[in-house]
Amino acid sequence: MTDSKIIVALDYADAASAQALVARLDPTLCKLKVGKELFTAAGPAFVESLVKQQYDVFLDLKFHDIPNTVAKACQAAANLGVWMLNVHASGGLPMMQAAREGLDKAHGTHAPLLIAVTVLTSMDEATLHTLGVQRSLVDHVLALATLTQQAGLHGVVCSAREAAMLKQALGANFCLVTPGIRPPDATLDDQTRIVTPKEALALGSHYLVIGRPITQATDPIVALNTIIKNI
Ligand SMILES: O=C(O)c1cc(=O)[nH]c(=O)n1[C@@H]1O[C@H](COP(=O)(O)O)[C@@H](O)[C@H]1O
Repeated sequence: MTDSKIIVALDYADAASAQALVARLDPTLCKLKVGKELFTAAGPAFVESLVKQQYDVFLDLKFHDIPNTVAKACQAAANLGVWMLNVHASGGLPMMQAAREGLDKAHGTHAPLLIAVTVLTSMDEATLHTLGVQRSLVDHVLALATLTQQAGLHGVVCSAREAAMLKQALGANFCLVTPGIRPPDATLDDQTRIVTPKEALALGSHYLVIGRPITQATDPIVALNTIIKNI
């Protein structure tokens, strides 16, 4: 367990590529995130190997399905020993409550942190409107985060642009995990609602999820250390 606020997104095509970076990191320096690409390629065994190497692992599979399926998937994820996992808040209150209850039942006080994705950081308001959501993006994030808190989850994934608003509305203990983090000189890639690492923390983010600015850097360790120094 580390108190680092940086979660490095291990978005790699296979276990060997991910492990090559992990071997150069240190569990006191950062936490790690395994998402859909690496999990699909490398499977649960790789997640367990990271846990065995003493890393706090955020398993980012963004479950979104009927309540029973999501509850069972969350239990299976928790069995891997991960520190945090997530679902989509747009799955609704019954789905999120089932996830929470499933984890409580199987793992009690040892259950991982359970958070819900509000609006993906790649999305802007125009894209949201094409999905039939007519309220503003900020109002939609607030509504989904409020629902998440009602369901008893620990926090949400959002952009740091919404962090101050959510902290004010839902309290300082509601965990705000923010991807879409870009150091001042970094490329946008497919993200739209970006914030710099330093600004994200100032706005109230609890954890910064950072992928390509570290993993695609000429030297990922130098990139990570520069970010740590600047925050
Ligand atoms: O749940 C997530 O982690 C997530 C939610 C979100 O809204 N936006 C988002 O980018 N992510 C993840 O965070 C990581 C961001 O990676 P980079 O854009 O490379 O820094 C990716 O692994 C995404 O899957």
